[in-house]
Amino acid sequence: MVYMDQNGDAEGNYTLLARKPHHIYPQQYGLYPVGVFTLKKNDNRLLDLQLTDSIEWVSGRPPISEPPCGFRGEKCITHTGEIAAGVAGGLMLFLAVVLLVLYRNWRYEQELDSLLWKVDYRDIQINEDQQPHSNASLSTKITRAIQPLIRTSQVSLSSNPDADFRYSTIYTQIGIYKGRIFAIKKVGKKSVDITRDMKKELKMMRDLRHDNLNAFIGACTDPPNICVVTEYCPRGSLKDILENEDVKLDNMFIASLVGDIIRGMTYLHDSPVRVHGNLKTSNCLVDSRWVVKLADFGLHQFKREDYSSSCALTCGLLQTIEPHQLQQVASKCEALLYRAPELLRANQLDPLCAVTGTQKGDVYSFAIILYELHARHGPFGDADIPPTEILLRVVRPEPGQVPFRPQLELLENSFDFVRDCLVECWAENPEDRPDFKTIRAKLRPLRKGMKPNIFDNMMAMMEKYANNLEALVDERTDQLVEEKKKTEALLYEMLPRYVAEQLKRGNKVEAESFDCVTIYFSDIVGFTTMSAESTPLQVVDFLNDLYTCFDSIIENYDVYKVETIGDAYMVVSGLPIRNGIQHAGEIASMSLQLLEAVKLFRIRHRPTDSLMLRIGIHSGPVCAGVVGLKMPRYCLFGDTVNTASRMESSGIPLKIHCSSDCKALLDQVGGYTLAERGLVPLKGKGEQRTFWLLGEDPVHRQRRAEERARVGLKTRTLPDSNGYLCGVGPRSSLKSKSSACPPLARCSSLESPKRLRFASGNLLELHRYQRDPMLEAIADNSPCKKTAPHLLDAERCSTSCPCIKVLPSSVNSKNNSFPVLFPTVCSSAPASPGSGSVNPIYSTSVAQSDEGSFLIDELNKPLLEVTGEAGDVTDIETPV
Ligand SMILES: Nc1nc2c(ncn2[C@@H]2O[C@H](COP(=O)(O)OP(=O)(O)OP(=O)(O)O)[C@@H](O)[C@H]2O)c(=O)[nH]1
Ligand SMILES: [Mg+2]
Repeated sequence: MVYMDQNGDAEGNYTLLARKPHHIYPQQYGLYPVGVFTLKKNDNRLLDLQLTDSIEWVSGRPPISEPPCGFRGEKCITHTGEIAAGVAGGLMLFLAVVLLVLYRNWRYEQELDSLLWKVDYRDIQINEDQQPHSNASLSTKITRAIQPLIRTSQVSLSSNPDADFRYSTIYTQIGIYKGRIFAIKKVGKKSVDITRDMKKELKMMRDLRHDNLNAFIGACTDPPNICVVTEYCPRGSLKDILENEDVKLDNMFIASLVGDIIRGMTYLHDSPVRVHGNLKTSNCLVDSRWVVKLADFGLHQFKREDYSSSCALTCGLLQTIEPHQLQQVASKCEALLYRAPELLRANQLDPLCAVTGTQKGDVYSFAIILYELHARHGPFGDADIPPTEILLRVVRPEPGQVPFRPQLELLENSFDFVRDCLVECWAENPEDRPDFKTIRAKLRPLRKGMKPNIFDNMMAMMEKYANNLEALVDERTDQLVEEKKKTEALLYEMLPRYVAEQLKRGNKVEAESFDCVTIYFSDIVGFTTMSAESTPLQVVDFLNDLYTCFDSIIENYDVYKVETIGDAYMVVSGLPIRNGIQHAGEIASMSLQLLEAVKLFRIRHRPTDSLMLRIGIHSGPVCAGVVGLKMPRYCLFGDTVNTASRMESSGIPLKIHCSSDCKALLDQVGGYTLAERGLVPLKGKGEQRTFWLLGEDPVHRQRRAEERARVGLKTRTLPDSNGYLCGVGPRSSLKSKSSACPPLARCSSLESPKRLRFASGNLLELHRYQRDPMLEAIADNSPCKKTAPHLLDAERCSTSCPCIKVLPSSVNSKNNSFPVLFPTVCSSAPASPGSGSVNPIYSTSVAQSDEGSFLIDELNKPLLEVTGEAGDVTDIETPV
């Protein structure tokens, strides 16, 4: 049935049918109306259900309008898979982590057990003679114990061209390991028991790598070679650099060095090592690029005994030290000057506790280094206090007083922020000290002006260093040239110049014979007696005075002093440059002048005594050459030398005994007065006619003096090739041979017929005249003898030689030929005729007597060293 509304619209007539059992056949079901839908009055849209019967639902309740998970399952999204996967993943991750940890532990244990740090001592090539630059040493394996450390801080500029060794390579013990050079530092332990802790420590050290840390390579633990192998820094330590005055450090250098230390320390403090504990300048090594590398940190276990023994020794001592012991431990305490006061105190109580140190302690040490870098006067400046005293003051501050620290006055020229930073860093209370990051910030202005690029900085530093080196090399070269000049001058004094030149070139010096030369011998009668009554020092002084006097006189003649032996004096003229027959005149005039000078000579310690000079001269042929390899001497050979000596020994005091050969030459030269002595028996030569040389004609003398002065003046005003000015005296044959003018005149030794012997119980050597057929005289060249400035100092050089005292005023005198050398008053005292006596200390005779002569040269040095037992009276030939 369909209802129509007033509009004609059909209204729905809906009935609800439900399954219900048939009312007759309950087993059968059919659809029966159970409800109707009626339109609501107020709501014309929705129908209202009015149930007329119950509905027998199949499952006892109406079916749900929507599946529980929605029609598309959207209401039932499940995470089971994910959760399961997550759980599984988590488990796996956990497992992986566990495995990783286990693996790492296993690896760690493996690494610990594999002892990667272990170095076999036999693999290290240690240079036997600490000369690593010798190539041979590189190939030589040395298995012996490490040699003691050699410190040659001052040789940092070695001349070795090898770049690696340009700077001293021997600051510390080094060795070659796996083809590279490393520093080998011995540990003062007899044996090492490698514990697990030690293994860990060594491994940790090996793993630590930073540009500013000195790399630990390994350690040898095989007794007795227990040592640590570390990177080698060719420039040594900061200590070496600071001690080397040749290395100038400007602000840029300092900033760079300080920056390196701070970087290294910052890294170290953040690393497992945590502290350095031994920060000091000797542990701030500098590599070839001027980069500081901190060394000697860590390894506390490994070095324990080593450290503790030294610390206990020094720090323990501080407690009980007595003032008089301060000096003894001073050196050991120097290293402790960098240690913070609280650590020093802790060290006193327990030497081991301070070994590890603290970070704040490191800051204190840094402050001392910073101070030293700026002041360059050691860790505590130039305070004149021994290190032990400093340590005591640091450890025991006066109550109410400012703790003892380096003097800041030395840093007047440094930046304020540096001083402020120092004060903070060495604060007494460790907590008040900043850490390294703060220090870095505080010192940042120090780097102002430095190039941001580290390479540029390095180049700039290298450039500065090179400039510094250049200046240094110049300075050293000048010193070398100066020293060379001195050496050469000395050589030219000892040998004739041309002989010296030949020897310098390594050439053999050929012996040369001279047809005629004149030789002078003199001896002082009574020297033996006088020596016996004087002390050796008085004798030495006396001889020095005497020879100074003689030397100043002979400088004015063309002669060459061959030798002095005790009181005997030997001069030659006519060699090595020949001068015709002038040699006889030169020797004769010189003899006369010497005789006059001796008459005025005063013996310092016996002012009332006079010297009795006995002179002999003779002319004849000689042969001259160099004999020997060590201390080569220019020697004269020939019977002429012997005869000249005989002339002297057979003469009488204050007389010039002249041979007939010499007289013949003097007659040719002219102007000399001689008197015949008659026939005189000369030992080994039979009877000879001899003469006394009495004087020289004043006119001739004047002429000759002027001639000498003229030649001397000419020589003096003309500098020689070496730039020396030659002396005022006439140019001798030797002088003309060489133009150099050495400052000193020096005798050489003599191969004389005199023999040496020891006198029993006496300190000094004696020699005795012997009748040997050959005489050898060794000549020095004294090529251009001039008035040595030191001779003008009368008080210093001679207290008794009159000629020296008035020499300066006489140089250009024309009126008096020898005003300088012969003051008018002759105050000589008669000589004591004691020539024949034998003296236990010195003997003076040079003839047949038993007297000998004290061998000494002008430098107061025995010319001949004779070894033998005191008490022996042994004749010893004078060495050639
Ligand atoms: N060139 C160079 N020199 C080194 C090296 N290690 C040490 N030195 C030098 O050896 C000196 C002494 O060093 P060490 O033996 O470590 O002694 P120390 O530093 O005074 O004292 P500790 O470190 O406390 O034992 C240093 O001042 C350096 O001159 C290095 O690796 N290279
Ligand atoms: Mg060190």
